[in-house]
Amino acid sequence: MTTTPDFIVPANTITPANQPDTLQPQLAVSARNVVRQFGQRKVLDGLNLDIKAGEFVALLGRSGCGKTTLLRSLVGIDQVSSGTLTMAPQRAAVFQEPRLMLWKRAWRNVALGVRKPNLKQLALDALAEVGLSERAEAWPATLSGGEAQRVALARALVREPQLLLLDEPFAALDALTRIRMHQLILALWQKHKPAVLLVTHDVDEALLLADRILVLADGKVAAEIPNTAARPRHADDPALQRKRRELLGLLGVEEAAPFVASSAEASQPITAHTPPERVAA
Ligand SMILES: Nc1ncnc2c1ncn2[C@@H]1O[C@H](COP(=O)(O)OP(=O)(O)OP(=O)(O)O)[C@@H](O)[C@H]1O
Repeated sequence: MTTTPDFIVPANTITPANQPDTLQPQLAVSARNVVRQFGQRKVLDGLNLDIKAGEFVALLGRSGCGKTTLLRSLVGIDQVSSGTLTMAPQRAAVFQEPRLMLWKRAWRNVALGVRKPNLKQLALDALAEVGLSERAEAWPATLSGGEAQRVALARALVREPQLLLLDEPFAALDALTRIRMHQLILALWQKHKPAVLLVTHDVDEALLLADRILVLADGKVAAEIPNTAARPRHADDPALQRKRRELLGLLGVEEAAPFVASSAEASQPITAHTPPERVAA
């Protein structure tokens, strides 16, 4: 039996019957009262979320809180149980593992499932964008972890996504490669401007990359933190450090430090949708 690889996304709306499915043009994602349950257990439970076109959003939350479940629904490889989830039609995903077809050369992996004229050239162009022109003919087994993940990124790029879904794509990489991947993803985002939803466990990664950071808890977006610091960002920026402490507090990792606003950027409000003690529970 052949299965569809899960980076090949079905089209656009995961909507139970009789629900509206229109997406306003300025949005890449609209979720209204989304529930996803497994048996009696509601992993997503009345989740509401908008992601604007071109916005870079990071999603944090404790292990098992439902981040991947939400992402899989947005990719279109899982159904929600109720509510309305509407997404931009052009989507692509990159996961923690590159998920390459080992029997296809790098460029063929990039082109897989795409129907466009001049496909090989498009795949080669995407590989050039991630700095892998010279590995286009390579077999996946001969690529390093970072190279394989860049092929996965090229595979996403060639689809020209309006919504790029990233599920811990840097988690398996060494620290230096991760920094390079951060720079690459930012450069690609600034050039192509897709909306991005990045699932990560790494608070610093979220702060360095995202415009807005969401904390998922109890099946909902429990808090959101705007993060419009100028780029390039540095982890030792006091405004980012304050947000870091606040995020760790929301995640129950450390005591939440009081949020002291000392600049216009730092004074943007943290919107707590749920009391912190409930997030940490
Ligand atoms: N197909 C499934 N059947 C039953 N339970 C599932 C299924 N998929 C996910 N779950 C459960 O839903 C919960 C949320 O899983 P999910 O993978 O979304 O969490 P997560 O926040 O991404 O976790 P992590 O940070 O550890 O990757 C978990 O308890 C998981 O066991």
